[in-house]
Amino acid sequence: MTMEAKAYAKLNLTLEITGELGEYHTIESVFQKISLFDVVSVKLGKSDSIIFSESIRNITSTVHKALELFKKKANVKENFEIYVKKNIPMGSGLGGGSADGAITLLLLNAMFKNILSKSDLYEIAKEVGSDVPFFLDSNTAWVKGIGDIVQELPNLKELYFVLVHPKFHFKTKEMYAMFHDYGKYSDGTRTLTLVELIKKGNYTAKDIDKLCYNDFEMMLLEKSEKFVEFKNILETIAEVKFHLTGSGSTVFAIFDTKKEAEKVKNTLDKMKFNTDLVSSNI
Ligand SMILES: C[C@](O)(CO)[C@H](O)COP(=O)(O)OP(=O)(O)OC[C@H]1O[C@@H](n2ccc(N)nc2=O)[C@H](O)[C@@H]1O
Ligand SMILES: Nc1ncnc2c1ncn2[C@@H]1O[C@H](COP(=O)(O)OP(=O)(O)OP(=O)(O)O)[C@@H](O)[C@H]1O
Repeated sequence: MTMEAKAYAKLNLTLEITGELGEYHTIESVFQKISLFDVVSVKLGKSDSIIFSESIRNITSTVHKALELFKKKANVKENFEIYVKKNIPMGSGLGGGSADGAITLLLLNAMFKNILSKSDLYEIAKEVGSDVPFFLDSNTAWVKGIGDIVQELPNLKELYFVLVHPKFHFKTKEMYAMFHDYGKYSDGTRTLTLVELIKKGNYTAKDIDKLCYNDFEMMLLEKSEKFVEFKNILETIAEVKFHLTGSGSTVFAIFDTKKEAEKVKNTLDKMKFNTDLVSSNI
C-alpha cells in the first residue's frame, strides 16, 4: 500500500532574529503555510530507498534524516521506498526541505497506526531541522526559539500571494553567519504586533503587508547590491511591495483577491520573472 501526502511550503510573514543559542540563532516569526507543495509517497520495500524528482545537493536530506530517526525511535525493522515530487523551489526560504521531513514522519507514523505520540514526533522533528516542528500540524503559527517553539494562531484569512523566485540563491547557513557579523538584532516586538492583529482577526492584505518584516532582508538591503537591484526593478514594474521569506531568495507580495494577484503575476510573467500565485487557503 502506498501512502501519499502533500508537504506545503511556508512564508515567514515576519522574521526577527533576536539572539544566538549555541551554533543557532533565536527567532521570532509568523509562519504561514501556502498552497505550494511537494508530494511525498511512502510504501514498504525490500531495502530503504529515497528518490527525489529533482537532484538535490545533499545526500543526507531531511527525508533521509526523518526516516532514520523514525525507525530508531519506533523500533521499526521494515524498509521503505520513498518518492518526493519536488515543486517547492530549493534554497528559496519556502521551507521545502523542512516540510518534506515533517510529512515523511507523519506518513511513517500513520503507516504504523500512530506508534509514536505527538510529543515523540515533535522531538524527532526538531532533530531533522530547527523549522520542522511547525510543519507537523500548523497552518499559521508564532514561531520562537531556534524555530522549534510553535504557538498555534487562528488560520490567516484567505489571502493571495505572488511569489517571485530570483535566479540567485542564498544558503541559510551562510546567511545566519553573515547576520552574526552584521549584528543588528531585533527584539520580537514587530512579530508580537502581527500576532495580535491575527488573533483579533479584523484585517486586510494591506494591514498584514504593513507589518511584514524580515531581518535578513534588512541586512541584504545594506549588503547585497544584486538584491537591492532585483527588488527595485521588481517593485517598479509590479507597483507593489515585496518581502523576503526566510533567508531568501524568494520574495512575496500580498493581495486580498485572486484577481489583483493575477494582474501583478501577468505583468511580471510578461517581463520573464519566475513567479507563482498561491493562497493561504490550503
Ligand atoms: C531562515 C528560516 O527559514 C526561517 O524560518 C529558518 O530559520 C532556517 O531553518 P532551516 O532551513 O531548517 O535551517 P537548518 O537546516 O536547521 O540550519 C542550517 C544552518 O543555519 C543556521 N541556523 C539555522 C536556524 C537557526 N534558527 N539559526 C541558525 O543559525 C545554523 O548554522 C544551521 O546549521
Ligand atoms: N527534502 C529536501 N528538499 C530539498 N532540499 C533539501 C531537502 N533536504 C535537504 N535539502 C538540501 O537543503 C538545501 C535547502 O533546502 P530547502 O529547499 O529546504 O531550503 P529553504 O527553502 O531555504 O529552506 P528554509 O526556508 O527552511 O531555510 C537544498 O539545496 C538541498 O541541498
